[in-house]
Amino acid sequence: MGTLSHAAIAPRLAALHHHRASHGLSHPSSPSLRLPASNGVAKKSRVVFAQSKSHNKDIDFSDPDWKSKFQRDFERRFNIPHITDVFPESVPIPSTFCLRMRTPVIEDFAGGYPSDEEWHGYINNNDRVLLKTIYYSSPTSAGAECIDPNCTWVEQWVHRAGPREKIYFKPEEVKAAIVTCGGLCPGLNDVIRQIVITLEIYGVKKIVGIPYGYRGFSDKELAEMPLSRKVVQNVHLSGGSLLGVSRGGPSVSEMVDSLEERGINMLFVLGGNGTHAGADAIHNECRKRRLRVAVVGVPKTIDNDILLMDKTFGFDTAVEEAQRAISSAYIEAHSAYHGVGIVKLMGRSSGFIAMHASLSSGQIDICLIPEVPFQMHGPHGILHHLKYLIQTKGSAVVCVAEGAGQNLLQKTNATDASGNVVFGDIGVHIQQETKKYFKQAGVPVDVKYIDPTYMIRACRANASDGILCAVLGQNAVHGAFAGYSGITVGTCNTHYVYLPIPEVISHPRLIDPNSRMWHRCLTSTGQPDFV
Ligand SMILES: Nc1ncnc2c1ncn2[C@@H]1O[C@H](COP(=O)(O)OP(=O)(O)OP(=O)(O)O)[C@@H](O)[C@H]1O
Ligand SMILES: O=P(O)(O)OC[C@H]1O[C@](O)(CO)[C@@H](O)[C@@H]1O
Ligand SMILES: [Mg+2]
Repeated sequence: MGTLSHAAIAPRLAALHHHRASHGLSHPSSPSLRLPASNGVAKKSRVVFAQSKSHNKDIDFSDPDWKSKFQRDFERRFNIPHITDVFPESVPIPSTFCLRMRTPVIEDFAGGYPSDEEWHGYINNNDRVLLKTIYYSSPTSAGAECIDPNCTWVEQWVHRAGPREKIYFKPEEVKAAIVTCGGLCPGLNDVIRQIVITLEIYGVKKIVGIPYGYRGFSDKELAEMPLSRKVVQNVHLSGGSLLGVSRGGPSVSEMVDSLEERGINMLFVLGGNGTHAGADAIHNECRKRRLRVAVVGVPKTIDNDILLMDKTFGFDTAVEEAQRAISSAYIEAHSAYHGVGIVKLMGRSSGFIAMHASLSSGQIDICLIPEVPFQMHGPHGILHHLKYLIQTKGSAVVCVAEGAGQNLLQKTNATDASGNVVFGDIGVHIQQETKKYFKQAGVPVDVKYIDPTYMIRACRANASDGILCAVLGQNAVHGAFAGYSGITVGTCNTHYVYLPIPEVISHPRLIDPNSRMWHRCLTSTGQPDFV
């Protein structure tokens, strides 16, 4: 999914940058999103430029060497930081993660570390995964993500995730910590569980959970939670986070002080954009202080708004759970005389849950997402279309993402503890406006509003998310043992990869209104443009 050619994202990006600035942080290598020119080719052919668009502005495409220069720059940006960048003298040891024989947890390292010397089932450090797999024959191809105006093929490779043959931490010297931040998301416990299990397989004995997000680093009342396979064995059977979550919290330097005090040298951070900004800052602070610490993120966002990844864990479960709410709204609306059902789903900046839930349910007449502006009133407004639906079908169902249509609501300027803007309730607004409109028109309607957001978020992961969590959790541990830090794990084109944190958090991933997927959703709902 490319960056948006849509002016609507500018305020959200400004908010994000403001938010980051308020934490005293900047990401030097993070691009600030630049919107494609609103004239010429970009507009006419609806070209969507790749995520790296802002890196492309300085490229001289008349230079015959531009492509190799671009690729060199790409390689530099997607290079994953390694412990040897700061400690070049570090000597790796053979991996204690055995691929062939399942040795029990290692008790004694005196006799050396066991390794698979003959069978190379490990991931080679030079293995790469192709980030983009479509060759667009023209910039006018649907959803084309282009680097240059001719949309030529440019290979972009990222690092493959998985266990390495050589590791940079001796398991008996590791104290690993796990922290979960931000909002809840189905699958958090599955990831915690897999991290703990994998650490133990490497031979790590000291594993702790930091309670209630980053807050747990500074709040002296909150004791760290010892973790083991025994503790986490069944945690994935329920939703939420075994460790607790929170927003807000201490400064980066306080957190690194706390890491030092506790002797933590592997930190696994589960969270969204904000949490990852924190993780990257911790990683940089550790480097500055010359601490030999591996900081590895696992992207947690039910909204699915992390750049470059096929999807994030919890998203599938959210879409599946949303079906229940949509189905109820449909039944209510369908059974009532002139029934209108409204379902609000999560999605602060991006409407992925709403779009996918609408598409999969087949019961939605109007899907509203933050990326696509709409009007309530007027001949092209939602209400006019609702009237048409009531007249022609007798009922209608609306699915709205929480971040949609915020321009229609009164701003409060309130923010949560992490600095995220607190949104007005767009679902309530649509409900009220619908009632008013039909009353004025003298048409009776029965409006039912369902807000299942927290019910969806508190669910346990479904089977496909369970697998995703398992792979991500395991890969996070492999990445840390391999000596990487300041990275996060994800899936690109079905393969598992390590990405440098700044590249995935420069802005939230958004739905491209010109993408095939959004058009598929519109095809399914049959809704017109509401502007
Ligand atoms: N730019 C930043 N730098 C350092 N820490 C940050 C930054 N932004 C947020 N944080 C910290 O990260 C934690 C989580 O942030 P936030 O509440 O925004 O959730 P998130 O990780 O984005 O997840 P969600 O998807 O649930 O919003 C908070 O403790 C917050 O203080
Ligand atoms: O009410 P809370 O816990 O702050 O979380 C709400 C936010 O969390 C998210 O699900 C992101 O995790 C957003 O979609 C939503 O705005
Ligand atoms: Mg966030």
